[in-house]
Amino acid sequence: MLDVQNVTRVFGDKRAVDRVSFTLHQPGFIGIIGSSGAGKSTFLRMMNRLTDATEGRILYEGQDILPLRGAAARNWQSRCAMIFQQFNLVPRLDVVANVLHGKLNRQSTLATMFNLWSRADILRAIDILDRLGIAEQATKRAEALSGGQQQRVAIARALMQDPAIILADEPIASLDPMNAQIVMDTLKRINVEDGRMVIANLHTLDTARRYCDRVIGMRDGRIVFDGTPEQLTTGVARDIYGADETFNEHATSTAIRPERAVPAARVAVH
Ligand SMILES: Nc1ncnc2c1ncn2[C@@H]1O[C@H](COP(=O)(O)OP(=O)(O)OP(=O)(O)O)[C@@H](O)[C@H]1O
Repeated sequence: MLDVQNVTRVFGDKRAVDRVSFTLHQPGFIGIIGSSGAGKSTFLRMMNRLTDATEGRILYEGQDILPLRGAAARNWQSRCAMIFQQFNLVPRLDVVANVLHGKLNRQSTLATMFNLWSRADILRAIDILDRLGIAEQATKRAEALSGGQQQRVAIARALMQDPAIILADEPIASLDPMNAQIVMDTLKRINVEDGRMVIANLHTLDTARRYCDRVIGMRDGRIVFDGTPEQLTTGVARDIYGADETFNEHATSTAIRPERAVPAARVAVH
């Protein structure tokens, strides 16, 4: 269903993404890991057509999405929703309005300008918020919510597009461990219950192991690991991150450790 062939992005003399290829036959939960600058965000941005590729093809159900322009590119973007580390909500708008913005690609400009949402759309937005456990926040301004709640609003906005794929660029990097878990559980439910493919850039190994069916490791723009969470041993992780034997993967953990009062450090291998 998704066939990525030799996708490359060059910035000046830097090959940010270098001949990346992989195939997904099922709408699984895929994690992409790698140290800072490995090319993870650039790859997701190419998939979502926010960044142009220099070379390669991304076939989704047989169609190459990389040459799409204008309305066709926007149509692809609504099939392939993206969420970001910083949530990218409109802070002063209320939660429901933010969720309804997920329909922007499919709504006329005039209707959007005057916030003319149909009753059916508003009810659907509230239903999605309810499913994600935040319906009671619907009338609040987005900026009044906690980070974890804001990320769930961003997921609700993505679901409003009814996407086949959700791309998540470090979705929990700004969250405390408790909220990180709620957001990851939400993404997993959407994957399992709805059959939507999730591809997430993740900065912690324990998260990749716990939630993903398949993990792709990137280093210097290239795929250096592609396997199951079980195959992602400490030694493999050390290679992906280009770390030496002092590499301590517990330092990359987001786990909630009840026996410890202080949450573990979020990032150590960036
Ligand atoms: N617009 C750009 N112009 C020039 N270089 C860029 C641009 N975007 C990314 N790069 C470079 O491409 C490389 C890959 O960056 P990218 O953001 O994709 O990495 P990443 O793995 O997502 O890192 P991080 O975890 O820090 O977000 C880096 O060397 C980065 O500096």
